[in-house]
Amino acid sequence: MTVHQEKTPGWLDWHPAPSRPALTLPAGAVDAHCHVFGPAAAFPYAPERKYTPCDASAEQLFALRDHLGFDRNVIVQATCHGADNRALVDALRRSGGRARGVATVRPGVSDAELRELHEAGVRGVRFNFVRRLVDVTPRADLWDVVRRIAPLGWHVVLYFEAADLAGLREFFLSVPVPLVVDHLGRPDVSKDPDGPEFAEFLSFLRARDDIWCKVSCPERLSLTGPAALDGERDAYRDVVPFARRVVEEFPDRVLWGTDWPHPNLKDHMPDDGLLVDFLPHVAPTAELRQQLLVDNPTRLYWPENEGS
Ligand SMILES: O=C(O)/C=C(\CC(=O)C(=O)O)C(=O)O
Repeated sequence: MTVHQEKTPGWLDWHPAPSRPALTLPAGAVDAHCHVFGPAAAFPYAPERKYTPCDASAEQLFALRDHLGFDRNVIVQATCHGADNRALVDALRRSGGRARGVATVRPGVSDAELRELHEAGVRGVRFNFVRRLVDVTPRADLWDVVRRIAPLGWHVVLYFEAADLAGLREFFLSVPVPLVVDHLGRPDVSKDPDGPEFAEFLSFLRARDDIWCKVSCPERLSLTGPAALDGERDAYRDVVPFARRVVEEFPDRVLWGTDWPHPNLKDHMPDDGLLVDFLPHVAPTAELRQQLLVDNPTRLYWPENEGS
């Protein structure tokens, strides 16, 4: 059967020839947020999806990993695959232990499926609250999932818009497993990093010492650029104060990832090599980059390798 899954109109494909970063990454660096999409012929996109991406296979992700100088990946299930984690599991198995995963599961997931996900390398589930990506999931369903995954030692990755944090905070803080926030909690970077909205986000991070934060996606958050293209190593300046604030206050619970293949970007597709070269702006010392790229993701995703 031929699978016809046309890309969403205006879709931007991943950069075909990213530069090699000027920054040499520390040994053991982890790209802690990236995705695999399809290929649709083998792993069709979910009927309930809100967008249809271009394919972005495990082999293509691993080629990028090697090109940029990363050692490992954390692959995050994206909404275009719904709760069908087959493409994710396939990628984890092909990685030879060099990738761990974050899945999407529904409350009815079987014990056998959870066991299979864990054996493949899944260590968390993602709860997505971004309205353009998903329909609302009833709180009771989320609770059921939390109850199922807690005994496995997994965490919950949270994707939400900054404006929605006030309404979600109490629920998040009641979830009894570690939390990982995607993309700085998506701040409006036209606002003051010292203003009340970002203060609310920092206060959320302070509320528990097991809330982690990805300081990723400047290309998605930036309003003024300049884009990480054409040799630009001083990109996305409006995002820097927000990301740097979080890295400096929480150096032992920040993570970073490329977000390859950058779904749903509208105005440009960054050069992934230049995105890596953005890192010294948010983590200016080698010590901070060692924590951000190696120590922290190893502790969360490969605790058995910590210190080795
Ligand atoms: O790549 C990301 O993290 C962000 C996405 C896509 C996504 O999260 C999903 O489909 O699950 C976005 O903002 O469109």
